[in-house]
Amino acid sequence: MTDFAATKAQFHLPQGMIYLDGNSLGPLPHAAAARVAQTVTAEWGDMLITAWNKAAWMDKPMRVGDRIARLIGAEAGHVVMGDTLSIKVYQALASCLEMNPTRKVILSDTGNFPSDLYMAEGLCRTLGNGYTLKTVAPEDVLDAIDGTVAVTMITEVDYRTGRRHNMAAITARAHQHGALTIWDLAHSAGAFQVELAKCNADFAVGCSYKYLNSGPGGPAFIYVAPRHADTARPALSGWQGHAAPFAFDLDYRPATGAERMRVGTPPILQLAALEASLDIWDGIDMAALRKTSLALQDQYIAGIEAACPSLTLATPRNHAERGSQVSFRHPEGYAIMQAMIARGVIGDFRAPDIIRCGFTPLFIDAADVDKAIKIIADIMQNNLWDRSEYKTRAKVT
Ligand SMILES: Cc1ncc(COP(=O)(O)O)c(C=O)c1O
Ligand SMILES: Nc1c(O)cccc1C(=O)C[C@H](N)C(=O)O
Repeated sequence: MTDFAATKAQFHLPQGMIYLDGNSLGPLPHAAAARVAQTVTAEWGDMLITAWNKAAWMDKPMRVGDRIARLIGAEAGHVVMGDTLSIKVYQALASCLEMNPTRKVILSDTGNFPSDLYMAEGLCRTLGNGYTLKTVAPEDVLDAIDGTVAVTMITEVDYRTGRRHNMAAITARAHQHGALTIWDLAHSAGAFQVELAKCNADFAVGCSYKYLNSGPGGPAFIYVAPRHADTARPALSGWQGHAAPFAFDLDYRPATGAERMRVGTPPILQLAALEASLDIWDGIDMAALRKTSLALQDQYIAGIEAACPSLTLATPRNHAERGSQVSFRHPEGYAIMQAMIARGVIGDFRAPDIIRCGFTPLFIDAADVDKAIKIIADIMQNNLWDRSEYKTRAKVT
């Protein structure tokens, strides 16, 4: 059984802060600061360019991908790190459309993170020729899959409501109708055990700076199912995805497997931070993580519903339909979140009315949730959010 008190001690958590936003930007593992410092001085500083070989920098995107593979139920050798998630969404989409050339429809849902939709629209515009993005309500995705769909592009856990799609059912239906599947695991990887191979997923993408704590701007990952790994053609065919980058051929020849989805130079310092975080993740029993996450969520839901009747639960009550975050709605959600932040309870607001908190057992425990509930109850019962300074929107919410 994982000792979560021990994992909590491995993070830098500012005194007096209850950080319920590890679902958006994970906190700093103490070891990550040390690992980055070591990479800067002992590798970049002392080895300079020889570190690409001596410190095996060049292999890091695949090596780190393998460590994430365990958390997402992927086969070893089929996950690679690099770029931002938006870029990885674009790459996966472009490959899928090319692999299913008689279809023109990308199917997604209105709960998807806008960047995914923007990337799809941009790709359709570039391709022209009738390619379109179709979005339906999240509950209607399954029924909307038909013989016109080339690929489904679904974020498994809705960034606002925390509603979780049924990956197995959607993937099975997509395959029955001849469509490919792309799963965005931004709000899944590190939130609970994902089962990509068992669900027969085709492609998946996700980020490392949320539950996986790689720090702001940490690289994304992409998964390509083994059956597609040597046929999917990378649209962003950069030299690092070439079979022999240092042959400097004038013609592009993709590397074997997921490695072909590399584009350019890997972000070594961010990968060093991620490796330190993954040392913590390596010891985590994912079943224990899920059990604890659900217990914390249930504690929070019960406490808030009992003390704050004006807040409406936006997250499904059914455990199977949830990720690791809980959202409540209130028309003054922005001001309420600012009042919470002023009292040291950090979550975030998502327009138009969502008060979102993430439950991350690696560093949040029942005592933290209890304190957060008491603070939110005080804010709501005494209208402490009703101050002009809490109503002015900041650039980043
Ligand atoms: C579901 C989802 N997709 C895409 C993104 C965009 O990621 P990035 O900024 O790394 O491109 C995010 C978060 O910002 C996200 O939550
Ligand atoms: N990536 C972010 C950023 O660069 C700044 C602020 C927030 C983010 C986020 O990750 C937002 C996040 N995807 C969300 O679910 O809202």
